[in-house]
Amino acid sequence: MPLFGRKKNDEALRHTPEVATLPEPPATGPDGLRTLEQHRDYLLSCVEELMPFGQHVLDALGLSICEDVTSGIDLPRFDNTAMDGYAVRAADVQHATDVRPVRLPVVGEVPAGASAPHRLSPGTAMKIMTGAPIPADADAIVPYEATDRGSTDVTVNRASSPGQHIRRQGEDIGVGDLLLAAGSRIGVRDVGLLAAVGIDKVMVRPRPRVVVISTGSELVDPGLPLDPEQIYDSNSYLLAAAAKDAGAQVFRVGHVGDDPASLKQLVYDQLVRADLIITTGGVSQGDYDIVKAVMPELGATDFAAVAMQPGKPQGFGLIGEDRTPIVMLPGNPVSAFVSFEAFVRPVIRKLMGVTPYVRPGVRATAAHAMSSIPGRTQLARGVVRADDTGARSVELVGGHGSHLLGDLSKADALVVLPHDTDFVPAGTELEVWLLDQPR
Ligand SMILES: Nc1nc2c(c(=O)[nH]1)N[C@H]1C(S)=C(S)[C@@H](COP(=O)(O)OP(=O)(O)OC[C@H]3O[C@@H](n4cnc5c(N)ncnc54)[C@H](O)[C@@H]3O)O[C@H]1N2
Ligand code: MOO
Repeated sequence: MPLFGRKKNDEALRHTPEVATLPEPPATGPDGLRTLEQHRDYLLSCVEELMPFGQHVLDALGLSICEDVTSGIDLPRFDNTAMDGYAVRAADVQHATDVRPVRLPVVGEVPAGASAPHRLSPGTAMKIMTGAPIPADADAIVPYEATDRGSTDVTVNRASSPGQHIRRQGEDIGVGDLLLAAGSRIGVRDVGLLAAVGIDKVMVRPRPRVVVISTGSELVDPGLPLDPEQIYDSNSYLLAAAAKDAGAQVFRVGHVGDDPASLKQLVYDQLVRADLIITTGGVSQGDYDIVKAVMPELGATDFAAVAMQPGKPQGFGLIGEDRTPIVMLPGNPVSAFVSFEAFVRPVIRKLMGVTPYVRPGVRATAAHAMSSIPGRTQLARGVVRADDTGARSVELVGGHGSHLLGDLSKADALVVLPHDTDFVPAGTELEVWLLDQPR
């Protein structure tokens, strides 16, 4: 199997460059279309998880760990005090009260980070600070608040029982305990735990380096003035944000005009830093749809019509010497976004080794009747609401047009209107993809 991404390992170096080929694409139906699921599974079958490497724990946040991590130490590491106060033998102060306080000589002091100067003899106390190790033969801590805070002698006016305010060695984590299982994703609290047991590096799959390029001579970067026939390049921003949100390290290259030689050179130049390239535009039937024309010169490509709306025209390829995956999305902004959710997010998750690759949808009831295009899976934009019982309902936002970026921004879900229907009555249970979930 090919190794994608950071492939400069021994195995990759032993390979002589080959002419890239793609696995057999899925068969199309009588309408010449393949289904969304077929196309997604095909792309997933063409990419592999990136090679793991040792990463500093803080940089590993959100990444998938490739080893079982066990603890080499106990937490707490040693018996220590939970309170500032005095280490005592509980028996010496078991009858102490306000009326009958107990007076003990203070025979030493243990700050955090130091150990007790000697064992604790009966009838004595040692000053001790939170986190400091318990002196040998002490078995309770009297907090300052139960004393007169004396320095040479201390008056204890509250009884203590054995073990009071002592945090026991290993009561949280023991040597050999499994902290993180291979395959899990490192969260904020995991970073703290790894640091607490002294682990500074872990083997993780890296963030894929994703290069985003938009195509079209009508495009202008935001912030610059527009000629009457020009529009702003929203797609490279939208897709760069989506890829970042999915966990990638993103290089937004911006836009290139409809000139085949410039596009080819630009994509070629980007291969050196890409685990995945995303382009938008130029995959349909137009006279200037150059992506479709140029990419086959750089590797093996597959251009397909997928039975979905929006997002029908789709392209995929393995290009350059390293057979870097490239996903070529349609140019309409909503089509580009929906295609990202359907195909690119799962690919990025696979490169990162984060499962499930395909985020599960949830169920919601149609709040009103919805029309749909038979023979195509429609991914309509919707807003989902949950009632007091947690039951979800969904209503559509705006129309079906794949240029309606304003409506996309108002939506918080994609509503799956099934392939085999042209009408969904109110009350029908539908699958929705929630867009603003923590990843
Ligand atoms: N004769 C046909 N025409 C079209 C078909 C078809 O089947 N037959 N399919 C339509 C569908 S569906 C889609 S989706 C688009 C896809 O076209 P392309 O991928 O070739 O995209 P472009 O033509 O370059 O652009 C389409 C549209 O989107 C705007 N656009 C493009 N890039 C950006 C960007 N970075 N930021 C903002 N907007 C962008 C572009 O100006 C066009 O309006 O093809 C249909 N046509
Ligand atoms: O497939 Mo296009 O993406 O319908 O607008």
